[in-house]
Amino acid sequence: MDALLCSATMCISPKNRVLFQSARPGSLILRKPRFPANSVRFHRVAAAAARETAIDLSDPEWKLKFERDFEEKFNIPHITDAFPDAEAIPSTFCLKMRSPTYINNKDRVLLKVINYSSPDSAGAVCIDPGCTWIQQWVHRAGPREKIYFRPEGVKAAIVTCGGLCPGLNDVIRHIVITLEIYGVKNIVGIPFGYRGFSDKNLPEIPLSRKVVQNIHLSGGSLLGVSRGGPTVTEIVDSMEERGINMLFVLGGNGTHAGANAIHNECLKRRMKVAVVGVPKTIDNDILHMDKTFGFDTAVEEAQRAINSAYIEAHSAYHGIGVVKLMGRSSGFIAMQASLASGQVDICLIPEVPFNLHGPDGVLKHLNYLIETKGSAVVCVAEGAGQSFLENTNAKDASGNKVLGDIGVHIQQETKKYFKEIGVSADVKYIDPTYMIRAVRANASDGILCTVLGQNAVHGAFAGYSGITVGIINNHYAYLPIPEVIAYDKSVDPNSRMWHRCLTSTGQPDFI
Ligand SMILES: Nc1ncnc2c1ncn2[C@@H]1O[C@H](COP(=O)(O)OP(=O)(O)OP(=O)(O)O)[C@@H](O)[C@H]1O
Ligand SMILES: O=P(O)(O)OC[C@H]1O[C@](O)(CO)[C@@H](O)[C@@H]1O
Ligand SMILES: [Mg+2]
Repeated sequence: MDALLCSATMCISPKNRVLFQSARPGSLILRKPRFPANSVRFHRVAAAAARETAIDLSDPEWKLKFERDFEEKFNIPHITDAFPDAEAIPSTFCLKMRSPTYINNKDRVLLKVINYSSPDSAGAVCIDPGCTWIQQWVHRAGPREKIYFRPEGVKAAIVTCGGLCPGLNDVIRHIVITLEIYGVKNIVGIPFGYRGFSDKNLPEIPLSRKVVQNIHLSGGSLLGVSRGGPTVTEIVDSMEERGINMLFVLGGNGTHAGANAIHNECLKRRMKVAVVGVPKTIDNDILHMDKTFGFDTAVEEAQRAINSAYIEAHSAYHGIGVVKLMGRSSGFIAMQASLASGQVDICLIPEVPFNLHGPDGVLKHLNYLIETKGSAVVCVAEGAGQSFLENTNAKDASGNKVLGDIGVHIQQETKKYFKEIGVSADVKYIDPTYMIRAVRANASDGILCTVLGQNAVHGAFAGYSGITVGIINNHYAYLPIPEVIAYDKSVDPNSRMWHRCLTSTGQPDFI
């Protein structure tokens, strides 16, 4: 058998020509690559796969080796790696009512919980053709009995970067409250993302339980957010100057890339610092986690926009409602919101190619819906159908591609199409994206933020750095940052969830 280059989720052929992603690695069923070969996206994902362990399936020890390599890759950096003599003291995390129970450093959480019996099982992710059960364990999050920082010597800083997301204030609040319970007095917020490290006009924001008590009652970030900003060297210079030795970084993949670079720079300078991330992405595109905070709230809030589009469309003669939702490269919000609403006839996401025009195109299907139902609702993720739009090559301050407005494009093309075929159509376009991400977290996200914020502080006191915290199969875990940002998590078009969405909308393939 050819030695495929496999990770837990993908394989590439020896010549880097065939890419399977979240499909059936090892089953040797050649699937159409999800991204055009030679596209930037293909190379990014292939490079991520190539960095992972090559498996020689003819080696009788391959399973053991895979599990050992996995354990190594998901090992979380600890202060004693660089400072073997770092002193550990008994934890100062003590609740008033009773002593807390601690997490043992050797506790693990299972990353994959389904034992697929065959590569043909729906959603199967197999490493070999026999779909052998492989154990993939990650580190359990929570308070440790021994800590590596004396609270009186800690200056903790919190920074929120990237776009807004429901729940940012809840996480800030719980980081501050938990730090205080450990006994930390010196806690500051860095204003407006990484920019706050270099802009002399932006003073630190002192934080305490009193300051953060009610901040979760509103959306946004108490500290402000931004994209772009200073270099990693400038950030670490600033941390040294300010005497920051615990940094909590709330942000998406870009922010986490920054956090990991800060962690490495601190190690290089032999600074005894804990850098801990909390993944913030409304798009839910961070790897390995059940979900990220704010996602459920976004899906819930999107219901209001979809329902309005439905009411408008349903009340008009030949009404068509188009709703655009966030999702730069991943269609999770659009998929889940469409599924939850039950009012969407067509859901379009970046992961699934479609044609607007032609016999199998979206517009033809819209005409069918108008003929048969009298109205229709389209829900589109912002990153979908970008190939139909002019590529301006514009980038935002962080280097992210500035996307064209697919919602406006669909609205215009729909109007043109119905005019051309001589059928009247009343097309309404709703873009609720910024309204959705500015709301406060709902109750379930509020709880998720609480647990993530607390665990971030436990991780820092336990001496871990260069880590992030997430919910995995309903348990909380610490993960090394590079593993969660290797590439963006995306909707698997072969997944049960996408198939459920298609069942709900009743839409055909648009290619
Ligand atoms: N590779 C990188 N190395 C260091 N810093 C980075 C890197 N990528 C992005 N950053 C910094 O991280 C911050 C946030 O990045 P970005 O704007 O891409 O948002 P994000 O964290 O991905 O969140 P969102 O999900 O909202 O896009 C910016 O200040 C940016 O300069
Ligand atoms: O307009 P901004 O602030 O750059 O943010 C928009 C982006 O933020 C995201 O929600 C990611 O946080 C993307 O889906 C979206 O493209
Ligand atoms: Mg990003």
